[in-house]
Amino acid sequence: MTSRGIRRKKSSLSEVKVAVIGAPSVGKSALTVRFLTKRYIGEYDHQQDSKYKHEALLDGEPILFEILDTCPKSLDELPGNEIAQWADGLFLVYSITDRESFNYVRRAKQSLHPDVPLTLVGNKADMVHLRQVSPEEGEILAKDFECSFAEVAAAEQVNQVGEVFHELCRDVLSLRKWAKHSLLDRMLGSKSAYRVYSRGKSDSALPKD
Ligand SMILES: Nc1nc2c(ncn2[C@@H]2O[C@H](COP(=O)(O)OP(=O)(O)OP(=O)(O)O)[C@@H](O)[C@H]2O)c(=O)[nH]1
Repeated sequence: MTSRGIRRKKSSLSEVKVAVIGAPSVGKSALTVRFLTKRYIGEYDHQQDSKYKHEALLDGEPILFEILDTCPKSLDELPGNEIAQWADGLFLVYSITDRESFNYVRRAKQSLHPDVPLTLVGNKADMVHLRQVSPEEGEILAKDFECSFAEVAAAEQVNQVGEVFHELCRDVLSLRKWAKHSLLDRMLGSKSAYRVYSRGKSDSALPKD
């Protein structure tokens, strides 16, 4: 109780699970560590998937991020479906300097059939002189995936990388809010309802507070 006898409502922690998917060496760990610590670690020796927990305030709301930084050994190793089932949101990361990594995210998306919010991320945007994938190609693929798109440079950007994580988290929370109000959610479950949600998003199907 406060001194005026009014009990303040404690805001509960929302948990958001995010998986970072992409071909080897596109900068998945660099992006994850940039978000978690604001630091850039150039060489990150990483032999298996890593999971991190991180508490942060998003738009005044406390969020517990759980981040899965995946670690495929080769371009032939696509993420398993258990990742899409575990995650509330996915980053599909490629390097703008590596055409093969762009093809990898296309294959990863096809193999996963994710029913959760996605963000397509073109990393290493500081290396424009070595660019193999244009921003327009990224935008077209994101349209095809019906998801958000950003080019970033984990090596140089702190705020932009943070904002990309925050935007995906906002999408996850919007979906939850929508699903709570949705009859479809009760009928189909929140992940299947997402398909319908993402199509109807542009028709402003979101409920107001
Ligand atoms: N120039 C530049 N290099 C980057 C950037 N992000 C990562 N790198 C470099 O790319 C290499 C691979 O980065 P990682 O973060 O280990 O990539 P990863 O996708 O986690 O790699 P795996 O764990 O092997 O799948 C490292 O040498 C990084 O320093 C970036 O934004 N710009």
